[in-house]
Amino acid sequence: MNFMTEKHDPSSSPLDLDNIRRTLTRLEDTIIFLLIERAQFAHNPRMYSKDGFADVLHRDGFSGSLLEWMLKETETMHAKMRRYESPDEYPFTPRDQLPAAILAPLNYPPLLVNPAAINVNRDIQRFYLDSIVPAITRTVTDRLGKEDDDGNYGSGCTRDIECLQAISRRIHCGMFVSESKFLSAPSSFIPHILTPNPSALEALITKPAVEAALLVRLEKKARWYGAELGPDGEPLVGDGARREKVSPEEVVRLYREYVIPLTKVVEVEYLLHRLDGLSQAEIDELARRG
Ligand SMILES: C=C(O[C@@H]1C=C(C(=O)O)C=C[C@H]1O)C(=O)O
Repeated sequence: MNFMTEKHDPSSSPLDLDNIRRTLTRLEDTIIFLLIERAQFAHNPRMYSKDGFADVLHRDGFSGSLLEWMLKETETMHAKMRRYESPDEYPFTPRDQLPAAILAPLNYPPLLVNPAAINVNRDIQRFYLDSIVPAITRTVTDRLGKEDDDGNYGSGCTRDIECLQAISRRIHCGMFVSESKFLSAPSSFIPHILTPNPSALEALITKPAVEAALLVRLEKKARWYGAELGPDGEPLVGDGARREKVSPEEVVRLYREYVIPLTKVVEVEYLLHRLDGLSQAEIDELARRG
């Protein structure tokens, strides 16, 4: 399901900024619960090593990690179901390695201009594996008291793929945010696109109050969603309170250090390509809008 069809307010445009922000807010819930699911299993670093399952995967003609193999297999099936024709879905597998859809294309409204140039999934995969998975699986790993491996490779990779796909959708939604902001004041953006000025563009798209409110909301959600409730229905406190659940601090760190900055990278990168292929007359017309 993507926000193209989600009906927050049927009378509003898909590019209405409040509409898009409601989708980003809903994705907070999705990401928190998916992280909690991944945190049930150990780190299992063998899944991320190119040598971890080389013997098995070579027989399948694949050279890479178990996670990369499962990503490609999963995305191959999803591509056949036209998932990556949706303007808010971006594959981790290079598109030229994915098959054509077997279903007829859906007619999405052409809301974005020149989105094809953008895909930050390599950055997402890197920070997720290097910085997030080790942190959220530490409780199980410590409980195991051994080389952070519980053998749950299929479950671990499945949960990882769900987390990666949700985080990717959230970050690439930055393009819709950017298009919405651009259309609300094209003449503010156009000079910094024609003479590329990423810093000026980042200053224009950055909304500190929105970011601050998001982090406060996120901490509260993570504290409640991961809480163990006592017989009275209130969250338990102390050691037994959050068995193998993700700490609110980790969720806030994920957004503060990675999700928000990378969303802004996508917003700026989208703007830098926004006028590609437009004639001077088309640019002048946009500037006249205000
Ligand atoms: C997504 C937006 O753009 C920027 C990025 C934000 C984020 O990633 O949460 C929040 C506010 C802005 O700094 C927005 O304005 O809502």
